[in-house]
Amino acid sequence: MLSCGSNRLGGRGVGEGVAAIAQDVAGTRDPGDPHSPALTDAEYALFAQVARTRRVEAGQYLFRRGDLGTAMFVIASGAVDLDFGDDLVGKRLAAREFLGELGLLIGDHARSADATVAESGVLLELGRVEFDALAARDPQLLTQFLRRAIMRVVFNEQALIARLRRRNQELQSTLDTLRATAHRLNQTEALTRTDELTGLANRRGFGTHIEQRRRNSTLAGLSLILIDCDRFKHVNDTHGHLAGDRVLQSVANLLRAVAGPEDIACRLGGDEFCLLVHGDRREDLERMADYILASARALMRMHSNPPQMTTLSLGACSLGPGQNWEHWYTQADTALYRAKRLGGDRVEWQD
Ligand SMILES: Nc1nc2c(ncn2[C@@H]2O[C@H](COP(=O)(O)OP(=O)(O)OP(=O)(O)O)[C@@H](O)[C@H]2O)c(=O)[nH]1
Repeated sequence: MLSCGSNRLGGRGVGEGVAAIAQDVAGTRDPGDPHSPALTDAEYALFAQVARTRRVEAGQYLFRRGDLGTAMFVIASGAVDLDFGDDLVGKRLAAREFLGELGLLIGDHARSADATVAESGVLLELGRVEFDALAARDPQLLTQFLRRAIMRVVFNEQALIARLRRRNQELQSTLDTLRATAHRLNQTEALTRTDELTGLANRRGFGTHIEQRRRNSTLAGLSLILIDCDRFKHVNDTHGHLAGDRVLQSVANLLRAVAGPEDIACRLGGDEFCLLVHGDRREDLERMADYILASARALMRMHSNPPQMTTLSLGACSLGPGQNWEHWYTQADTALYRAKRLGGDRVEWQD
C-alpha cells in the first residue's frame, strides 16, 4: 500500500532523507521533488476542493504515536511538529506539506509519530470519503501524488536502513572496545593476584581464594602447609640476588608440580610459600610433605654452584571447622617455627 508522512519507516524518514534535510537547511521545498513532503500547486488545489478544513491551535495534539488513524492532513497555514520518539530526528512541517497519509491509505494505521500543532493555522483533513472524491475528480493527478508518496516512502526507508546500519556498526565497534577494555581489566586484575617472579598466586590472590571458599563454605576438609627456604639469605649473600630468585622459582615449580587440580600454591612473600591442599588425611599429607622435602634435597645436591634449591622447612595443619584463617595460619606457623628450630629440612604438624 501507499504511504508517506507518518508511515512507520517512511514517517521517520521524513526527518531524515538527505534531500529533505538539505531543503530544510535552505528553507525551501520544491514540490516537484519526489522526496518533497509538499503538494504541488495542482495537487493542493485539488485537495483543497474536497477536504474538510479544520482550525488548529498551537500546542494541540493532532494524534499520538500508536493512535489508529484513518485521515491525512495537509497544512494550509501554520506548522505541525512530528516527534518520532526514541532518539530519531523530529520534523516540522509547514504550509502545503502533508502528514498522516498512511492512516488514510491503509486505514486504521497506527501513527508512528506524535503530531503537535506548532503554529496555529488551518489544516485540510481528508478521510475515506474525500479520498474517493479526489479519485473521481482527477485520477491522473491523484496517481501522480500517490506515485510521489511511494517514492518518498522508499527513499526514506532506504535512508533509515542506512542510518540503522551505520548505528549498528557504531554499536558493534563500541561493544568491541568495551570487550577489549573488560579483557584488559581482567588481565590487570589477574596480575594483581599473581606473584611476578614465580607466577604463583601472591598473598592477595591467596586471600581472595580463601575468601571465596569461606563464602561457599568449602574450607572444611582442607590442609595448610607453610613452606620456608632454609638459610636462603645465605644464597643471596653468597651467589647474588639472581641466584636467590632462581631458587625461589624452583620452589614454586616444585609446589606447582605437587599441587593437585584443586590445590592452590602461593608465594606469601620473601622465601615463604604455602600450599592449600584438598584433603586432611594425615598419611596423604605426610606423603606429599616428604616428597617436597626429598625433591628439594635432591635438587640441592644436583646443583650447588650456584644452588638451584635450599632445603625446606614445612609447618602443616588441617583446617578444622568453625575456625578462621588467622587461626589456621598461626597453627601452621607455629609448626613451621618448630621445624626451623629443629634445624630445618623437615615437616612439623600442629593440630
Ligand atoms: N633473591 C631474592 N631474595 C629475596 C626476595 N624476597 C626476599 N628476599 C630475601 O630473602 C631473605 C629471607 O631471609 P630470612 O627470612 O632471614 O630467611 P633465611 O635466610 O632463609 O633464614 P631461615 O628461614 O631462618 O633459614 C632476605 O634476605 C630477603 O632480602 C626475592 O624476591 N628475591
